[in-house]
Amino acid sequence: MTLASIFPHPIIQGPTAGGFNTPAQVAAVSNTGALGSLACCLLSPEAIRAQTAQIRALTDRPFCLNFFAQETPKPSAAEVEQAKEWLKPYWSSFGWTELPTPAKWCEDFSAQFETLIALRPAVASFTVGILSVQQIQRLHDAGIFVIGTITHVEEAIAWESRGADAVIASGVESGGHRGTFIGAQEDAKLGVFELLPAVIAAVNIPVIAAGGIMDGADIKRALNAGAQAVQMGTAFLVTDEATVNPAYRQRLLTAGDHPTRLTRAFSGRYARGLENRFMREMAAIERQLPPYPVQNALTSPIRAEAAKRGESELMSLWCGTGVARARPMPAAKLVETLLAEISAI
Ligand SMILES: Cc1cc2nc3c(=O)[nH]c(=O)nc-3n(C[C@H](O)[C@H](O)[C@H](O)COP(=O)(O)O)c2cc1C
Repeated sequence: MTLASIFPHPIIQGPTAGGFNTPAQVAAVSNTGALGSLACCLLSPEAIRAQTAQIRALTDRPFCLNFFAQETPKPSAAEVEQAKEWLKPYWSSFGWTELPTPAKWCEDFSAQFETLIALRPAVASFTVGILSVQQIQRLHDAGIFVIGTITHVEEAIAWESRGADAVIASGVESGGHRGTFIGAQEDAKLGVFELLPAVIAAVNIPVIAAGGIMDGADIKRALNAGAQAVQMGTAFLVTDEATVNPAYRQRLLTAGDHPTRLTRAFSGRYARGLENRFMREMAAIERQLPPYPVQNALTSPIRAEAAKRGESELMSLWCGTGVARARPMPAAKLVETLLAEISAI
């Protein structure tokens, strides 16, 4: 099955976890003939069902549900205590006497997976891990088109050999978490226009380009390089339907030449965002922090409080290297603008 037979316009609105990516945004994008995707990694099965129902009330076009294909970790008590101690300067600056420890580190992926099968969206995409042959077969039996996210060639071959229908080649420019699941995250450094030809040469399934793609010229370049579509996260993060905290949105819209950087400090997995004080101060110890999602869950109350106070220096300001070119407008208008730019070239 080709991507164009599912969604005619070669544009995927990238899933953006953290509550930014709304059912209204997904439906608005899918209604244009591009593909909207909903980030489900932080959602309970009930929330996934509720948000999918909201999308279905707004569109009858195909859309994508997206997940972190992850194991639930079991950190030791000592590891958690050490991590809380490292974070003490931040939580104690709010006047707190203790950093709240969450009831669970993350949503259970196997429960999310069963919910996905029952909901049968046209498309499902995955990152930070890989599914088994049996899981991919179950998705196919449910009529779901399966897309894996990769950061280097070996991962693309792994997804293809297990039966995936397409891969997203995520260049180092990409905002948010690196999807690396084979080898060290630090080693997956290729930019999208280096990664793309290498992946296209290695697999026989459609390849979708992601990372720093912000306008029609970028899309055209990716299509000319052999991509069948692009996935854009940062560009859609500033659309009207995304629910981004005002302080974060302000930083995105005034990013200018402020650098983005990959950091483990917020979540325990490398992710790209605008550099700020928290990243700088934690840089020296970031390799010692517990892995995702433990560190992510521990910093979550700090980031939520910082967001409440509008303190963007302590918030995770996830975005890709193209952030200075992000244009605020309704999501459907962005798709229309991108299509006009592509056809004007
Ligand atoms: C705030 C934010 C959250 C993201 N969350 C997810 C996610 O939950 N799942 C996923 O597969 N990709 C996620 N991504 C990656 C995007 O879907 C997309 O692949 C990436 O943003 C493309 O690079 P760009 O930011 O340069 O456009 C996220 C990106 C950002 C900026």
